[in-house]
Amino acid sequence: MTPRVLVVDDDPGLRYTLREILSGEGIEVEEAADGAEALARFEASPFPLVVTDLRMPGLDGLELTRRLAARSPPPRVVVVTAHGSERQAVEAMKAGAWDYFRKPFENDELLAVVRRALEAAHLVEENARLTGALALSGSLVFASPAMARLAELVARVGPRDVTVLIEGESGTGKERVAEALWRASRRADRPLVRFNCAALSPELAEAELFGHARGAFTGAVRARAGLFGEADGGTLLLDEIGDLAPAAQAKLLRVLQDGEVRAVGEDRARRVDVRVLAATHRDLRAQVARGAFREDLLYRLDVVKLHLPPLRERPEDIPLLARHFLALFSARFGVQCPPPGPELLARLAAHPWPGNVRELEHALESLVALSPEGELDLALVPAAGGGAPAAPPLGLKQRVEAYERGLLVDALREAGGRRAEAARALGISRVTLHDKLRKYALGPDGDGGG
Ligand SMILES: Nc1ncnc2c1ncn2[C@@H]1O[C@H](COP(=O)(O)OP(=O)(O)OP(=O)(O)O)[C@@H](O)[C@H]1O
Repeated sequence: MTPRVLVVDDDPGLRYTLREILSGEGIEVEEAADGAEALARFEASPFPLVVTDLRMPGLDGLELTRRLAARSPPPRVVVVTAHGSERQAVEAMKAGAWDYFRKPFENDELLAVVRRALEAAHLVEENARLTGALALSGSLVFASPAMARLAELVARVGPRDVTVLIEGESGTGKERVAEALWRASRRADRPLVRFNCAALSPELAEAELFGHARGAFTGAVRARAGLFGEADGGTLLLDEIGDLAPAAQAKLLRVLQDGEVRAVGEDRARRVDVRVLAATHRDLRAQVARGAFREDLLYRLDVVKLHLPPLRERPEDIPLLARHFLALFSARFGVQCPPPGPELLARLAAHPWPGNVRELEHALESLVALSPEGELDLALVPAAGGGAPAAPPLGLKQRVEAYERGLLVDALREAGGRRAEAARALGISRVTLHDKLRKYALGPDGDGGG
């Protein structure tokens, strides 16, 4: 795909110069003489990158930046500022510009900014494409036959209003599957309410789920409808259902059988219309055998059972998941990283992933956060058989630096990649930030500002 840039300037001479430089690099350039024309062109066909002058008659560069930043998805905007107008550049960054460079500029300087912006835009686009494809396939990334069968089941039972029990080890994607079911359902416009049955004491869990009357127990100053009330008309995901206490199990059975909820301390029951999805990493049959889970409740929940295989049983999914998480985190951190190469994939394939997809997700998040810009440092990847990444022991200086680098990455992420904003959040000047980004190879050289 040829990268495209829209160049906006009222000065035909400068437009010509920009076109010459950029098209010499194989970038397709279109021109607009002012903000209004730029918006019209953008309307006709969106560009990933807009390079605009600030001072123009009519709709100026600042207003154009603001309007483009409000688009979904927003293009990257790089502004051209006159020498000595630092304040304007800051204004433009606040309005949503991605970066700026000053006139007069060196060709290399301009190209570095444009390339960086195009690459970032490409990653975001790639990510949006991936997520778009996900939405279609029910937000699941997979390549294995086992997951393909599961995705088919999700698509089939999603729209039917049945209770679904989702089983699988921790981190295999049970919640993700629940979301896919909900999205495929006729209740997708109503909320998906989540509750972790293991998170609260039995009494609180019961009150939280089914609601309580005023004064039902100490601290119950007001009556509450409970999550079944909140989810009325929608979907309720009961995570860790195997940890639900016996009294709550009995109440849940009644909701599933009769569609009726009785709040704690209340005599009368209310009717609710809630689709229940339940997830567990436990073997509920074994729980029943031990007397810890009601058999009649298991039958009610188990109308449709979806089993998520552990990641080690579906290695075909690893490369695709790796690509997905690399795109996700590099876009989120505003850094560039190459696609996973054969060596990285071999390492990922050799690890047993006891924490399943969640562990893989975290491993790739650290990899993107800690690798030098534009690279993937394979030493950060978990070694085969081992749990922890094979990072060498670090001295105090390296540890402090790793910490500082992490803070910078976080600040940049929070600021959506906008450096002026990140500098402000960190309480340092843009110059200091610039130096630090360079030190940690986070911000490429040739940054137009200082
Ligand atoms: N097939 C998949 N495609 C994309 N992302 C996935 C997939 N499976 C899992 N994930 C991601 O992995 C992480 C763990 O998944 P999730 O929380 O759904 O697991 P879980 O089985 O519910 O875990 P737990 O039992 O610990 O609650 C999430 O961030 C989720 O988005």
